[in-house]
Amino acid sequence: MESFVIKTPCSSANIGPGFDVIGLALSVYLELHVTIDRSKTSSEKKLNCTLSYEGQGEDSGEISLDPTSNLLTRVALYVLRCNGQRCFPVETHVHIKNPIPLGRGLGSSGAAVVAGVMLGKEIGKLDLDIDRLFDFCLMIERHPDNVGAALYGGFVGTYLKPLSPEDVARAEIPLAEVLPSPQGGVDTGEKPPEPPYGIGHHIKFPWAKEIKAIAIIPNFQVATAKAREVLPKSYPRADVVSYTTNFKLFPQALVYPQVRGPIQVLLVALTPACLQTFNMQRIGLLPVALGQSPPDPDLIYLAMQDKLHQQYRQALIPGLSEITESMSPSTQKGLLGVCLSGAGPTILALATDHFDEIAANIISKFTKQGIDCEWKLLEPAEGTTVVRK
Ligand SMILES: Nc1ncnc2c1ncn2[C@@H]1O[C@H](COP(=O)(O)OP(=O)(O)O)[C@@H](O)[C@H]1O
Ligand SMILES: N[C@@H](CCOP(=O)(O)O)C(=O)O
Repeated sequence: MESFVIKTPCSSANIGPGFDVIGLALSVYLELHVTIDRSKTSSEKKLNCTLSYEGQGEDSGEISLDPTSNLLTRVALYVLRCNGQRCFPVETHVHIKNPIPLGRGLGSSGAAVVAGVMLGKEIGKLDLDIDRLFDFCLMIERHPDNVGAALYGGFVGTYLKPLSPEDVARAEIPLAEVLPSPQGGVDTGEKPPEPPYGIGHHIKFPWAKEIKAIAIIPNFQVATAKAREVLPKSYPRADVVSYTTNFKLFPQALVYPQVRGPIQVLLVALTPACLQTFNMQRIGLLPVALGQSPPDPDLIYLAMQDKLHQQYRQALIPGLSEITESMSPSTQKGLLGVCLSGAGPTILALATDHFDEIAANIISKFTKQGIDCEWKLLEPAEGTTVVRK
């Protein structure tokens, strides 16, 4: 009997300004316990595979145990079929242990996609390196932040390579044509579209050892697809870049503190306008600010603000703006910064200590909206691993 365990972390995407770019793997793990009886030669089972499940959504039956419908097994089958294998090996059993809350902004679907791609590689005994696995992940989950963090681990920046027009066409093929059809659709024997090579890339950022992540998880779901529909197609310039004149003047106030009189008054007067400038400046700061030891709370707080996604998602997450706007390192001991985790509704607070108080404060704001929460203290996690028994 062959057996192995695939372990994939959850993730928090965006971390404020890094919309669709930055991801952080965190210490809650999806596990697939896989057994294959390679001595058997035939099977009555659909696709030769059976599934069992424990964990989040277990009671509601949200996760299908039919291998033709389950996200994990459809992803694995996609990888297998791209490599000339139509089914799972005879007598494959996958027991899924999933403590990652579903639809809460902690990358449950990203983890399922990464674990599914790894499952395809392992059961098919395929010679695919980790970067090629990333290509497969990106054919399915099209924003790279969650899958990048879940696959590679740690605190990552992800980016997509410019593709040739033919490769763009392949990478933009609707998901329905990539993944095998659900509910036992007839196997036409057709090969699915293979991912172009090198779709996505990542870079690991440093993470200061003092920084922990508090995840406050409300008891309702926001589907990521729905939370993407509320985002605008274009943004006001000031939400993305700075006003040039103010940006030039503001640093002089810092560099030349000896400036006195009317000039200083002018600089100070311009400062609030400069602070309206947004994501480009903050995303430049964020990876440096979170890597510095000891952490600088004011810098991290500033670096974690966003204008590209959070404000638009308020309508789906009661209390969000109050939480992100009312807490800062000066009012809350131990706090470094606070943001929406992924597409929400989970709130991610980064902190060095006073974790209980910070969580209680955020929970109290959700309570005012009639929303119950649980919370977890998490650490950056390693990427996906496979352990053979
Ligand atoms: N372990 C899993 N196995 C199968 N499907 C999963 C698993 N985890 C998540 N999913 C699917 O992903 C959906 C949630 O994805 P999404 O809306 O992107 O939220 P998030 O990724 O923030 O949790 C679930 O409703 C379910 O359909
Ligand atoms: N960048 C994406 C991240 C979605 O993360 P999830 O954990 O909510 O699936 C977005 O903000 O839409």
